[in-house]
Amino acid sequence: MSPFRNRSAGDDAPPPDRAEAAIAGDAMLQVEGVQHRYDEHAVLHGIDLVLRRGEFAALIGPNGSGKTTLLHCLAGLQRPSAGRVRIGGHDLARAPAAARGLLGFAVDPARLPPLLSGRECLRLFAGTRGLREVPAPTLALSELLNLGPMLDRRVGHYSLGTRQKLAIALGLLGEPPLLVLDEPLNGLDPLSAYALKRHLQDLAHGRGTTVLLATHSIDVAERFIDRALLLVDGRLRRDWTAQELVAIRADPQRSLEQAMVEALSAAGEA
Ligand SMILES: Nc1ncnc2c1ncn2[C@@H]1O[C@H](COP(=O)(O)OP(=O)(O)OP(=O)(O)O)[C@@H](O)[C@H]1O
Repeated sequence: MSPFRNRSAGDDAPPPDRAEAAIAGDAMLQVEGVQHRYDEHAVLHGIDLVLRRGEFAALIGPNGSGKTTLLHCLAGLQRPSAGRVRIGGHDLARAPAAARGLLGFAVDPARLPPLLSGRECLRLFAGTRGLREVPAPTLALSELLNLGPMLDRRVGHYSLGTRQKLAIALGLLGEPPLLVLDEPLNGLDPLSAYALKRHLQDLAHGRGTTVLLATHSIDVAERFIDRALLLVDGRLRRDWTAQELVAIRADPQRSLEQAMVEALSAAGEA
């Protein structure tokens, strides 16, 4: 059973006013005015974003635009220089345990412990989620990604793609209602990548999981998601809604890739 089922959103958050409550009702992620700087280098310049339950969104943008930094701010790995992040109504700065308890974040595969086996990592992580065993959906996902045969080997002997699969299985363990994934398709073979894309889509549309995925894979953005967010130089420059994406997909003369290039050149001229 998921550890998240019986949590009520916002139980430690200040009482919201009516307008806020209307948004908070199905808002899983709320980002308000988030800024971030590394020393003197300002990277995020005031990000505002709401993701609702069941939305599958891609964060796209040029190298160095701040995607990873933003995801780290959402996961609590970086503290924003300004602004606020709320997950399921819980303020990440004021109620970090409650907020992060609703979040699944796939760690950098390079940071996985090399001396443990994949199964030991899954067991350890299940423990941190308050689970006595590795949940059946996690083992099913491992099989889907063809990770199962590798689970009893040491992580230090894994290929890059196999580490990536383990990081994803760990991030999704316990069926958290919000998933934040940074380039999860990196290093995955085509069959595993397709299986993961379908799996994320099923989680979003079948279980109401909110998924935010940073990617350079225009294929994901073109075919699988409900929303595309374009980050350029630390600012969200374009937000394509589900309706806009449906219209782009239906028109053989248009593509998200072309729309992205146009938005990038408009941002360059602004
Ligand atoms: N730890 C750090 N210290 C200083 N500067 C950093 C650090 N991490 C990232 N940066 C800088 O912040 C900016 C944004 O980097 P970030 O990794 O967030 O971009 P990105 O959009 O994820 O890039 P990519 O698509 O190449 O992965 C870059 O200019 C980068 O050099």
